Amino acid sequence: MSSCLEEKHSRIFVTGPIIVGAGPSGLSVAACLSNRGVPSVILERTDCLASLWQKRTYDRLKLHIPKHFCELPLMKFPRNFPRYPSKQQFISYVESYAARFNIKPVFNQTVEKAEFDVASGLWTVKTQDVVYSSTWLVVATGENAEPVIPDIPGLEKFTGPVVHTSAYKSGSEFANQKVLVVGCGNSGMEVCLDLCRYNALPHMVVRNSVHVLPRDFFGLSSFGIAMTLLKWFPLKLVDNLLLLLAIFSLGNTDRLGLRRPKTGPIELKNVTGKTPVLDVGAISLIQSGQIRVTQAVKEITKKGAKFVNGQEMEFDSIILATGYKSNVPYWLKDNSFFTKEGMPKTPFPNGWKGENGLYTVGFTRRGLLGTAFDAVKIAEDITDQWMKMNGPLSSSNDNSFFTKEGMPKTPFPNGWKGENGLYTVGFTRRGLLGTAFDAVKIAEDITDQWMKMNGPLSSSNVCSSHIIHFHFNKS
Ligand SMILES: Cc1cc2nc3c(=O)[nH]c(=O)nc-3n(C[C@H](O)[C@H](O)[C@H](O)COP(=O)(O)OP(=O)(O)OC[C@H]3O[C@@H](n4cnc5c(N)ncnc54)[C@H](O)[C@@H]3O)c2cc1C
Ligand SMILES: NC(=O)C1=CN([C@@H]2O[C@H](COP(=O)(O)OP(=O)(O)OC[C@H]3O[C@@H](n4cnc5c(N)ncnc54)[C@H](OP(=O)(O)O)[C@@H]3O)[C@@H](O)[C@H]2O)C=CC1
Ligand SMILES: O=C(O)C(=O)Cc1c[nH]c2ccccc12
Repeated sequence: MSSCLEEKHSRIFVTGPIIVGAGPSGLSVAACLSNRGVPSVILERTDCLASLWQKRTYDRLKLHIPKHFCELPLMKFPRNFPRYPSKQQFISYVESYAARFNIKPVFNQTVEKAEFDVASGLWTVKTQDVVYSSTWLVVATGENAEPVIPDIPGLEKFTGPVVHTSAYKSGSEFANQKVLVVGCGNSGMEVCLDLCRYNALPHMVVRNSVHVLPRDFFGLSSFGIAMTLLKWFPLKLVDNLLLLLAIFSLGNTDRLGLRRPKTGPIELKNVTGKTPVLDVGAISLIQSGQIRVTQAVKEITKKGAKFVNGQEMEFDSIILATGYKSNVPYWLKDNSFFTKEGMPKTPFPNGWKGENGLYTVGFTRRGLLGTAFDAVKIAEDITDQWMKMNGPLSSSNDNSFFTKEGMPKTPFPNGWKGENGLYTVGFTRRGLLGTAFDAVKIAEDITDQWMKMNGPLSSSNVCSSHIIHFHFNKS
């Protein structure tokens, strides 16, 4: 915590919350706070907004649940967007969202360590070149922060390219190749589909059971149907209806090597986070043999793979569609709120608030719908505390404390203190005597607040030359 020990780091005190991550979740919290007049600072490791969408997804990606389930709080998608917006459309929506709420993250700041300092009651958040501190920390680094690279024996021996889906852009790089795709979630299925467009021959590894549902059913989205039914019927019944609908539209997927789990699709998503595949065409290509389904891999060889059934095959490239993981355990220290996998221990809808001013957004296993829910809750909660500390806010920047002639409206001896941390000294019409009076009062008042926020001071732990105060406009 001591600034003097972090010699190369400057210190920044943030008056509002520190939000880690400028994806849809971090931006949603900042927007809801800004809407209530509370400033915040977003720290983002990359140089752009929604970096998962901009840098780590393939070109042909579209949202696979209808747009109104993917809206961020306070701003709808443009009316002319299709039901399933493309990746580019989603990115442009996120960019307009940030512009609308005047959100300007601090880019290229990777949070390497964050911890709560009991003595000061503040969170200390360290990036590669700054130590930020604040009363509140909002974790918005996402469920998909890092790729999962599986520990398959021999993987390092393979002589061809090995690419995780987070680095896959398009099948053009794999045209006419025989490709091993490890994993059969939404990424695995959609990458196989994309590879087929470039005349590649994908072999998709299915080591376990998987739920596949049609994305649409008679012009309605399966996800939308499920959400509507869940308003009236119990989860198990809705899951059974979804399965009937899947069999009706896709046939028996068991015969294709895609066994279904015993637990229904929505229940499985809620309990384990495993997303059902929403089919956009891969199943018909499996039926026609353009995508081959294989058993689990036993080991990777120099030129290909050996499977658990003893079969051996050569491949030109390997694509790992093996999913993602949270990175919270790498940087959030001594925290009992998260599991060792970096997910909140308390399940949805109560996982958004921890202790000592800690919040999490977007760890609900419910996609952007979960993000919107968390963000609204967090902004309400922080705003309540902010109001107690700073008084009610006015949305305009006008200051009602001064007359239009620039003198405090409140006469001496009470004109030294305004609202929201505003003070005046030397406007008493009593010369230096008035100045001395104001100065003593102001120093007492600010010191009281400082002590509450930073704990008792000793001259040894204050490096005032390293402290930069961030105070954002509240609009
Ligand atoms: C291919 C794909 C498609 C998806 N499609 C949908 C969909 O159609 N509908 C849906 O609801 N959900 C979908 N999702 C789920 C996805 O999680 C959400 O869409 C959304 O991106 C979540 O937003 P987030 O802000 O929580 O996380 P992210 O979008 O991952 O944003 C987190 C941000 O935090 C930054 N960050 C991470 N660690 C640090 C650090 N230590 N310091 C500073 N910054 C850091 C990252 O760079 C990133 O910008 C999809 C996910 C994937 C992978
Ligand atoms: N259009 C869209 O909107 C899309 C959305 N997404 C979303 O992104 C998120 C991530 O999806 P995705 O990238 O598919 O990841 P998932 O976690 O959903 O799937 C990972 C897959 O990899 C398999 N796997 C993991 N490790 C191994 C291994 N060692 N050997 C063999 N198989 C392995 C898993 O199998 P097992 O079950 O056996 O562990 C599973 O089939 C999801 O929420 C998904 O819905 C993704 C793509 C498109
Ligand atoms: O695409 C994703 O990753 C999502 O999390 C969206 C989503 C949230 N809940 C679901 C249930 C079934 C399929 C997709 C989702």
